[in-house]
Amino acid sequence: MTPFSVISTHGAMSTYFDQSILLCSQNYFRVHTRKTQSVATQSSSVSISSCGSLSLTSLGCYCCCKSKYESFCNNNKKIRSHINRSNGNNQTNSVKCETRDLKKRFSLRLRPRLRLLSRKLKRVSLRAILNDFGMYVRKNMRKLTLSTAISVVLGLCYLFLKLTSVPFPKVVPYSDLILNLQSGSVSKVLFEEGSRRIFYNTASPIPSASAEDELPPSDGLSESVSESVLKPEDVKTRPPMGMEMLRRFSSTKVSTPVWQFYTRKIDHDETFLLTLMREKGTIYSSAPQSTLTSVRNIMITILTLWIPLAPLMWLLYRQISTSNSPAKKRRPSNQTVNFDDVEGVDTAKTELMEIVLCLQGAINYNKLGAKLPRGVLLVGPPGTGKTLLARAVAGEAGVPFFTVSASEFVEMFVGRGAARIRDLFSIARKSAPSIIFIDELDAVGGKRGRSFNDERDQTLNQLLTEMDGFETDAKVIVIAATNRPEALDPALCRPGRFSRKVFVGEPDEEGRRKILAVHLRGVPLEEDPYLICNLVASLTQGFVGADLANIVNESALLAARRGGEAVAREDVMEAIERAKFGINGKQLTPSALKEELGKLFPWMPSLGLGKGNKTRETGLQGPLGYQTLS
Ligand SMILES: Nc1ncnc2c1ncn2[C@@H]1O[C@H](COP(=O)(O)OP(=O)(O)OP(=O)(O)O)[C@@H](O)[C@H]1O
Repeated sequence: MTPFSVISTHGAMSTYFDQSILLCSQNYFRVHTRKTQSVATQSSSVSISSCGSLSLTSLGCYCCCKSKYESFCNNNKKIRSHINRSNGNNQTNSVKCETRDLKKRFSLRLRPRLRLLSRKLKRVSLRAILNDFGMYVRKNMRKLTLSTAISVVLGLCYLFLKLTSVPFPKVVPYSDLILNLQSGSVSKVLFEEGSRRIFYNTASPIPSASAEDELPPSDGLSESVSESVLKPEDVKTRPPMGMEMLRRFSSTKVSTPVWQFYTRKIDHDETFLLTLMREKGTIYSSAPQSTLTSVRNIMITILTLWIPLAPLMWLLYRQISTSNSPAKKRRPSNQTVNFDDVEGVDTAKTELMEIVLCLQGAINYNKLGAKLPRGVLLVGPPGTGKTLLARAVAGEAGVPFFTVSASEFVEMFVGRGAARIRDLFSIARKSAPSIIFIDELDAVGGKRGRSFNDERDQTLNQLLTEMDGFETDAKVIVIAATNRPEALDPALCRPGRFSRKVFVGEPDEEGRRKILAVHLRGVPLEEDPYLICNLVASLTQGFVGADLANIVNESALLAARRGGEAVAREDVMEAIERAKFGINGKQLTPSALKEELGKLFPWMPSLGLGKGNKTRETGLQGPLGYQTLS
């Protein structure tokens, strides 16, 4: 018996621990051993490397092992004596064990794998596979048809090339032709018309010519030549072209070329060559390239040039295709926003409400000879609710609303942006009365002629044309939003285009209170919402609607994090801190904040991070323009 196969009284642990320390904690223990051993518990087996540590995360397992360990300690003496007895065999056994371990580790474990595979296969039914396949085919019908068509075409091309393949003569230098002509060994010469190629045969027989290859080739070039050289009975006995092609294709032998040699003509040497041939009595002629060879050449060019280019062409097609334009993809969205959801921007709301009334027909502007404004430009800092206002207009008017970001019109190819604008306006006109909302107008509406970007200018020109081109009765209103009105081209802002400019500014304290009330509608609060709104509004000077929406959301998240049922004042206060100074675990005094920012942006002198610069430390304004709570 080997020391490693000694069975403890429980039959559970089968190892020897010479010196072991059992360290227990709540959910793990470690066993330190001197030698490599293995521990097997009733529930699990774990191998331990020398001086390694073992961690079992299961407390149950730990308890089990503990009892095993106690029984093991009782038997320790027995084991020790046994070990001493069989000390001689110790080394050989350890080697055996190691080999077994290695075998286990590197074995393919084929049997369990096969068992798993067979179990999986049993579960799979043929009908399910067929159903899946059918579904896949139905879903990808277009792709499959296209790929099948391409494969068929490529296959046919290959077949054609294979059938019409003609063995090519040996390429030799021009001097060889001259030498052969001078020695009188050249029997016939052919000049190919429209190229510099010269084919010739020598008097010596063509090596390894098979019976099949004695037939004249299907190549028209060779035909015309062979007709001049071959006997008329050869031409008569020639089989039909198709048959010949099939024979060529099915033949596995390497055929011999009709022309043995091929070389390229040297410029201005024709006179010498012709004189030499005449002197030696060589048969020479010229022939145009055969149609078959031309077709083959074209095909080879297509295959070698266009196939690698195909992915590029496909990408180009995708870019250019009008079916891919944003306007075609766009469906008018169903708006659920109305003017009640937008607060703190009352002037802008009043201006836009008038447009809604005009669209609904509540105001008869035609009676007084007035025209519906074609464009409304919403101007203001980010997050003040420009997009929200446009949505509210669409929601209130109950008309189709086409929203688009101006950057979608910025295209790589000249003319594509303009085409997209055209598409968008034509769709909007078809579903009039409707509203087009162009966000971040400055992306395409920047002043023209400032850069060499012709595409951008063309896109803007198209926008200007489209806004001019509205029929008077087509109720299509363009609402655009921008943070940088000064960057816009003056032509855009002239009356008749974006004639109405609405400033959407930062809300005042009352506005902030109202905005908070909107966003706190669905949020359970521990305190009176009015009090919270007042508190937050007073602490958030300079904040815009988006900031306030974010504060409400953050406070709800903080409340959820601490497991609260409702949002408490502390959550709101922490959310304000986060909105102002960002997330930071440290005490955020102005000086601490300055220090942190100094580490992050050491190159920014405007932060006033020099040791001597104490002027702003005591101020209310933070280093990056943040407002402190104090
Ligand atoms: N006046 C407001 N009333 C209610 N909520 C507002 C208001 N302003 C902004 N919000 C909130 O902020 C979010 C973002 O606002 P919005 O996208 O309209 O800003 P924007 O002015 O268009 O910003 P940008 O110029 O960056 O596009 C809105 O979805 C809304 O939740």
